[in-house]
Amino acid sequence: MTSHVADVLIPLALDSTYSYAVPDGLALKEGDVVQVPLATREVVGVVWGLREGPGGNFKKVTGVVDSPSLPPKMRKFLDWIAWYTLAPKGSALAMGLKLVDGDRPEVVRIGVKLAGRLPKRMTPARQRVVEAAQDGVVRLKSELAHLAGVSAGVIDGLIDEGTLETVALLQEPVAEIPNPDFRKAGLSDGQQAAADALVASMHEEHPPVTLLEGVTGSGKTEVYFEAVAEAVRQGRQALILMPEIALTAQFLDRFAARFGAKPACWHSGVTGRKRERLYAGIASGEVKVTAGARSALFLPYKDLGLIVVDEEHETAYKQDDGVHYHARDMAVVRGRIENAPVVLASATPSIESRVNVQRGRYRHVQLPERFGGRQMPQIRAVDLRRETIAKGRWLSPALNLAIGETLERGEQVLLFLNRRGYAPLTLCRACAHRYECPNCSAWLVEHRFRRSLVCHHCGHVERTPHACVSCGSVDSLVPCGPGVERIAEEVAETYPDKRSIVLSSDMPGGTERLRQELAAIAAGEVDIVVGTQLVAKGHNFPLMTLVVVLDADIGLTSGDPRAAERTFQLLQQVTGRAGRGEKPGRALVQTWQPDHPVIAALVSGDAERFYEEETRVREMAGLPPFGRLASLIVSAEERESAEAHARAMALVAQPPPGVTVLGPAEAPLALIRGRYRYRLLVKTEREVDLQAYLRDWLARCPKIRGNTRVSIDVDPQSFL
Ligand SMILES: Nc1ncnc2c1ncn2[C@@H]1O[C@H](COP(=O)(O)OP(=O)(O)OP(=O)(O)O)[C@@H](O)[C@H]1O
Ligand SMILES: [Zn+2]
Repeated sequence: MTSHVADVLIPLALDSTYSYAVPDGLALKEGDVVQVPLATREVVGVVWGLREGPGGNFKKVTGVVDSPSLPPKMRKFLDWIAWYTLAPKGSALAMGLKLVDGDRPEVVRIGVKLAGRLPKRMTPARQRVVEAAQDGVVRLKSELAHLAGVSAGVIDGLIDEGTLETVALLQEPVAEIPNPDFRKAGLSDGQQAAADALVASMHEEHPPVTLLEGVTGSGKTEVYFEAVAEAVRQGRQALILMPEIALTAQFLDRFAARFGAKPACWHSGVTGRKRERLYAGIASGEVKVTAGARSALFLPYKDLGLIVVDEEHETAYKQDDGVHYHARDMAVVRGRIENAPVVLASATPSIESRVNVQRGRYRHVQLPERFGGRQMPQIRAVDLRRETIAKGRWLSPALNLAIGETLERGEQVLLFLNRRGYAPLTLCRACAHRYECPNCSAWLVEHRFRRSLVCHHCGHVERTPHACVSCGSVDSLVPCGPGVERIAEEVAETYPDKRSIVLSSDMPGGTERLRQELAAIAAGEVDIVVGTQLVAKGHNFPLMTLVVVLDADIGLTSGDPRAAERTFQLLQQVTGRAGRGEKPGRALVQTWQPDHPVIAALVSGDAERFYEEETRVREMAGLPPFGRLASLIVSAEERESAEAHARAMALVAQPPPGVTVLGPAEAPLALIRGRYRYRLLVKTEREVDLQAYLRDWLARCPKIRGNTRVSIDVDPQSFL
């Protein structure tokens, strides 16, 4: 007997669909979200296929879940990601489905207004409420209490008395509708030409990927806003991906100034019912423009007409757990599937994107100058070999001179050091014991504000001990090297009359406080900012005229093949914070290696030469984008199991021509969260089908036992 069979993909780490019989009378389409029995429980899954077949032995689909069904293009995208990253298909689906959390109750907003009847017993507090409510306006309880200067209890009392009545408030709209013609910025000629090129490309039959490369402060945002406006005019949707969406209040204001409404925001902080309504609004097409973190790529857009990836070179786009994907690259794939143009914006593009331009795969639109005739900052290296710095101090005389001059003129200074905490290493002066994480092969970092030692890899925290845990000596611990907190201490001592602030991602108060502090800096309420990479990117501080890089050499010595590129990008971004307002800016870069190509390129302002040289080095080494890489990390709670499994895998690797398998070797971070790690690195020529080779190899590998795990990272960005 034949009947309808549904092949259902379940959002768990499973690679194939399960077949279920469709009960008579249940109308199902592909993409529908359904409830099905799995072993002893009921789970949610998505109909990946429908067919006729002998369904007699299958369990039945329980029912359809009230959630937007996944459009065909979205399903194609998820299939593609699973194929490319070698993640189980169900794990790819989980990224799109776990977005909704329908279990939370809807928050109903209750308002109150005056009902007329006066309370039997009148008090001064009640009198104030009655007066405040006299205008008949419906207000939230908390608003009315605030207006009358009373506690919420007084309001509740008046509701019980029948003096106030409650009214359910209308829900806020899920997102306002942006108006593409609200207030167009007066673009410079260069900006207009760039915007025109983007808009024209949107009308092509197969819209291209465009690299929008413009120096820091050139106004790339204003330019891609014109493409967003065009997508909205076409009645389609636009997605703007950003590396750190939670901190972009400034961006939202600029968007609202251009479009008369804020975009919908999607990130992990959006929860509950709001999240569900946004998800539904994006599926129905009601939400026109979404700004979001990388997870916004997995929303079921009805008709996506544009994807912008802002700061496309950012490493935050790479997800390094679960499904290892790079949101920039996946945005390009999604754009192709949706037939939507993709704009990659950056002042310091990735080598990958630049090479794609050279190969003719991406278009190139450039903004070589800052907006409004502003100059790029003058950058000078401060050679640490020639400076004398007092012991336990980090600012050289040359820096202090420049800082003093800048403060004298009432301008702002940024001191940049990409190290959180007070000191990266703590040791005992008496016994030389070094404080190390019990779960990771890493030093504990002192955080003096929190009076604790913290592991930056697993989050382990212990109180900074009074006596050495190893030898018992009292007051014997010495901090080695600086973090931003230590620099802030030096700044406070050297410039006691100036207002200074430390900014890093782990300061107490979270995102909200950070947002306020960034606004305070932009408003000129701070003289000296000490910060990590958090302050380096994207922000616009009009009064900042001096940027100081305390240790330009930090990222240069790591074993990462992208070390030079990353350092160049970061330094270019941070020095680009100087001189964005009326006054010209300059930057000083402290280094032990002023002749290093990265530093030389930065100081000379010759980015082109740096990119050419770096691209040549990559090509000679056969590294991405001239070759392909995949990293396989084998981990286990016992070192022996991890090592044995990694060796067993290497034995059956049988790499064909064009493929090299390196290792296994202990990973640079040999222990993380109590798991020992070994790494195998696969390097292939560009034309090799890397995924096919990996699948083939993995099928030959011995079965994984016990707590051993193998994690696969295609196009790895981290080499730790
Ligand atoms: N056409 C314009 N009209 C008015 N102001 C503009 C215009 N274009 C840019 N600006 C202003 O110039 C400043 C820099 O612009 P924007 O932040 O877009 O630069 P960017 O290219 O993104 O720089 P970065 O890469 O450093 O983040 C902002 O304050 C922006 O408001
Ligand atoms: Zn740790």
